[in-house]
Amino acid sequence: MTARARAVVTALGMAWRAGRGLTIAFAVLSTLMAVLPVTIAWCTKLVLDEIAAGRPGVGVTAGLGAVLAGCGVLTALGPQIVQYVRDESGRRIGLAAQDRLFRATERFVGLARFEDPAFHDRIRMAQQHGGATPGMVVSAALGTARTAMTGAGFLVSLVTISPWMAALVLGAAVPSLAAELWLSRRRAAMLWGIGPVERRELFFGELLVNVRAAKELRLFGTGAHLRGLMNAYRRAANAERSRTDRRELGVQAVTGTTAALAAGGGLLWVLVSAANGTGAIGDVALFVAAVAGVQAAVSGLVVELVTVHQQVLLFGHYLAVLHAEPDLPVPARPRRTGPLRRGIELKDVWFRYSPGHPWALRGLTLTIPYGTAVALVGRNGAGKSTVVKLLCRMYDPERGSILWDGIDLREVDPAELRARIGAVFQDYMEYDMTAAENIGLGDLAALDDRGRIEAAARRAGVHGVVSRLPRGYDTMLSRVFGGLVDPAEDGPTDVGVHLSGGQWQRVALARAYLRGERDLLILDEPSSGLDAEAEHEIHQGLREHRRGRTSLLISHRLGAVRDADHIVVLDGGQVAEQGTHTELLARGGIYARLFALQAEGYRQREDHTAAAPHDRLSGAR
Ligand SMILES: Nc1ncnc2c1ncn2[C@@H]1O[C@H](COP(=O)(O)OP(=O)(O)OP(=O)(O)O)[C@@H](O)[C@H]1O
Repeated sequence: MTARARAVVTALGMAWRAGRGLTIAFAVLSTLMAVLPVTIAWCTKLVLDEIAAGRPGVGVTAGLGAVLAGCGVLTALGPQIVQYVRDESGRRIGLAAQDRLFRATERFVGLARFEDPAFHDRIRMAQQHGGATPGMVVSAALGTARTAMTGAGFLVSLVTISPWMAALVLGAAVPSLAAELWLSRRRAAMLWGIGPVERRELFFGELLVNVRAAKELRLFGTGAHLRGLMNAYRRAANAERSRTDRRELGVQAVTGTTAALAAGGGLLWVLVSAANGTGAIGDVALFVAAVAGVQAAVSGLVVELVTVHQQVLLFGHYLAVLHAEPDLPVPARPRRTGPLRRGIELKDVWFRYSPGHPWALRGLTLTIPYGTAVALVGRNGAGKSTVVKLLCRMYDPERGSILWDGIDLREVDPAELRARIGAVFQDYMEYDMTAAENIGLGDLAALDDRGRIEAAARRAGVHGVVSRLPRGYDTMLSRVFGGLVDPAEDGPTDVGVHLSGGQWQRVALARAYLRGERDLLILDEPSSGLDAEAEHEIHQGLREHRRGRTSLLISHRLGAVRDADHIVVLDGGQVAEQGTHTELLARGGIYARLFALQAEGYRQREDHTAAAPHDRLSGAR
């Protein structure tokens, strides 16, 4: 089976699974609608012939009239019913297709795919066409059958009047079909080609109304500039679409004129025949209906086939996502990690984000022994957060290995590994959801367990803040969405709230705490947004939380890591020095220098209370 045939079969299968009854109803209704026009044309011819022959029997005429009236009712109602069935079926297929698409993206257990622009283009096309294609293929398949039946009925009618005329009308349609299929391929290629441009346009459109961007846009006065960029991308996409439309218009003008000339010539011939008495008057009516019917059927067929053709080409993006290889190899029989007993080792780890990027880690070797608190410090870009991502197996090292109690992380199931880790990432998420959900997402088993959620919030020092929100833990932490309102319930919609940076950080910390006693706790800058008092409080809490447990702490504030069991200083993706706080100070290296700088900053602050201190390794963040 060719790839396209497979795509059609997949699309039809999706439609069938999404709603068998609806698909059958659609098929029955389509068949009924197919025979209506031919029935009407023949009844009209027979009535006219009866009248023209001067023998209008009341019974026959009334009978034909009744059939015509019935057909009229069905013609009036049919399209609406077909439309409803098609839409209902489309909704169900759309839901199933969307679910399947996003389930497929969950197979990408790492991050690399999400950093690939081509993948985002493909996902967008898949989202646009994955849900629509199965419904359209069914609709087009039935539409093709319906149109073919109607067309065949009229063609037979036309053959009874003139086989030559039938051949001419049909012949005029063949180039049209070939041309439309060619145009369809060009259109699909054009849509894929402008994908990146349209994605940028979307990006700027979203940015212009993004609540987080609004401050800077207004302060820097960049709104008009960004709007200009958005419009430029839209113009570029429009230009491509216009070019395609013009090409289609030109081709369709030629094929349409050919068909119209064939029909016009035929009409002239049948009129002359009726006038000189070689043809019946009813033939004129039947001819007009048949030519119109055959041509409508042919152009309908062309539209349906082209729709299927184009949709199947675009559906390829949906299938490509569905069948894409996992980004990280997960062994068929992964090794079980088990609870951490000895520790985690990074052995000569080399890593870069892609072959086009510089090395982020260059032969990094370090150990996080079980039951100890290890701190990672270093300048911006030294590779600290990269280590965190590799420990969670968001990527695999290009060379070297990371061992969990001696087991290479490449041999384990990432889901099992991650279930053993609690983490607060540097770029933690702020979900536009309720406070309870924002914390509960740390452990889905506790999502509805208010007791556990509150305990985690208390530990992160955010319980008081959340309790005082308008709806406590059920308050939306968003100014973009209000709460979802039960349609049966009257009353104002919920007002979302906006937390401060430090409060959000505590919520992220609560999310990590909710995971409870995991084997490894990773905290990447857990207190960067907190005030001095809150930071002290949080670090006190963290010290208790990590006592006797394995943890990795990253911070630019050296005061926060000084009591770690072991401090590793990274520089340029390598270990520059390591030891305890006292050992590193005695060594007089990078750490000692940076610590002195920060301490100096605090001393200056004491001396000149208004001075801006260097309280971080770098002021760039
Ligand atoms: N997703 C990514 N794609 C490409 N390069 C990246 C990506 N993330 C980080 N890098 C690069 O990898 C290097 C190490 O970055 P990393 O975030 O690990 O540094 P860091 O020590 O955590 O820095 P900071 O103190 O600023 O948080 C940097 O040069 C950075 O530009």
